[in-house]
Formats: sequence, C-alpha cells, structure tokens
Amino acid sequence: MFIEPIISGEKRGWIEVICGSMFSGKTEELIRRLKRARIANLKVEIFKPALDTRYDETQVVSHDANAIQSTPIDNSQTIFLLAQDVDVVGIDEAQFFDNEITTVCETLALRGIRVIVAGLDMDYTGRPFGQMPDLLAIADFITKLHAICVKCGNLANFSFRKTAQDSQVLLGEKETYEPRCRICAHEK
Ligand SMILES: Nc1ncnc2c1ncn2[C@@H]1O[C@H](COP(=O)(O)OP(=O)(O)O)[C@@H](O)[C@H]1O
Ligand SMILES: Cc1cn([C@H]2C[C@H](O)[C@@H](COP(=O)(O)O)O2)c(=O)[nH]c1=O
Ligand SMILES: [Zn+2]
Repeated sequence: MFIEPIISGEKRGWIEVICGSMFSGKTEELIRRLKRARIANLKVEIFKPALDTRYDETQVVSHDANAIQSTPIDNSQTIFLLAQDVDVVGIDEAQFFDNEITTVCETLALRGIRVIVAGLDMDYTGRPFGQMPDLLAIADFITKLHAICVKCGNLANFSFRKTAQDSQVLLGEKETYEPRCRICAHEK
C-alpha cells in the first residue's frame, strides 16, 4: 500500500501516478489518497476530463460507487486557474487529457504541490494511452494495480474490448470492456 512521504521543512511537491487496467482499483486508490489528504487538513482539488460523464457529470466515481466531488475540465491548463493555493491536486482518467497535462503536472510539482494522477496505461489494443507514458516517466512514485482476469482468475493488466469499434476513445463499462491477463487478452 502507498504510504505518503513525510517531508518536513520546505514545502516540496511531487508526482504520484496510479496506473493499470480497467477495474484494477485506480479510482478507489485515488479517492483513498485524496480523502486521507483532507483528513490531514490539506487543501485538495480534483479534476477529471469533461468527456468522462459515465457515472456522474461532476463526481469521480469508482466501479464500486465510491465517489468524490471533482471539477470536469476540457483543457489541462485550466488546472492552473482552479488550483491556486492548494496543497494536493488529484487527476482521474489522465489518458484522456491533452498533451499539456504532463507539463501541467510538472509545473504544479515544482510549485510545491502534491499531484496524484490516475489513468489507463494501455488502451484496448495494449498500446500506451495518451500522455500516460510521459507521466510515468516523470513520476516520483508509481503504483501499478491489477484487476482479476474474468477468464482465468489470474492478475489482469489488459482491458479487453468486447465490441467491434476500433476508435481508441470509447467510453464504457462492463458491457464494453472486461479485464483480462496477457494470455486471455490474446484470445477471442
Ligand atoms: N474483474 C475485476 N477485478 C477486480 N475488480 C473488479 C473486477 N470487476 C469489478 N471489480 C470492481 O471494481 C472495483 C475497482 O473499481 P475502480 O477503482 O473504479 O477501478 P478503475 O478505476 O481501475 O477502473 C473493485 O474494487 C471491484 O469491486
Ligand atoms: C481500454 C479503453 C478504455 N477506454 C475508456 C473506457 C472507460 O470509459 C475509461 C476507463 O475507465 P476506468 O476508470 O479505467 O475503468 O476509458 C477507452 O476510451 N479506450 C480504451 O482503449
Ligand atoms: Zn486470464
């Protein structure tokens, strides 16, 4: 389990990335860390891409219905406007953000902010998704989570698409995706 580093003296920022397949627990882990930051009386702001309206317009919601209030945004630079005087910034579904999200996270960390980013490391074809590889490269701390393969019960790190659509972005839940291990992801 991730334990928050205790850094005394000068306020220092850093970047944590939580990645993995769908249903691996990324959103639950993001919510857990953000709630603990609030318990520590830190000022927290949470952002998600406006396009992700699956469960709720404004809340970040896990597959198990854990939720936390967030601000949906279209452009990653908006975070600078809305995250002034904060201690912690949380970002969900980072794979959907524009290319500037990496620079935004880097700049926030340099300003002394703790940045916690959750996102899919791979798309349904197993290729790196959006800015996630760049975010992983600059992260101070990385947590890779696994779901359970629905075919064989082993650890799953692939998000298998059950439908024929081939666009990289296709919002969906269990009707469209299922977590699978490497071997089962390469079967039909
Ligand atoms: N095959 C599965 N493997 C693991 N968890 C699953 C699976 N199917 C459903 N879940 C549920 O999904 C929850 C994780 O949801 P969430 O945090 O939203 O994941 P993510 O953000 O990574 O998609 C788990 O706690 C579990 O209740
Ligand atoms: C694999 C894959 C997923 N998506 C979409 C499907 C969901 O709406 C989100 C992932 O949500 P989660 O919190 O990680 O469960 O991303 C996509 O658009 N393209 C893909 O290849
Ligand atoms: Zn499997």
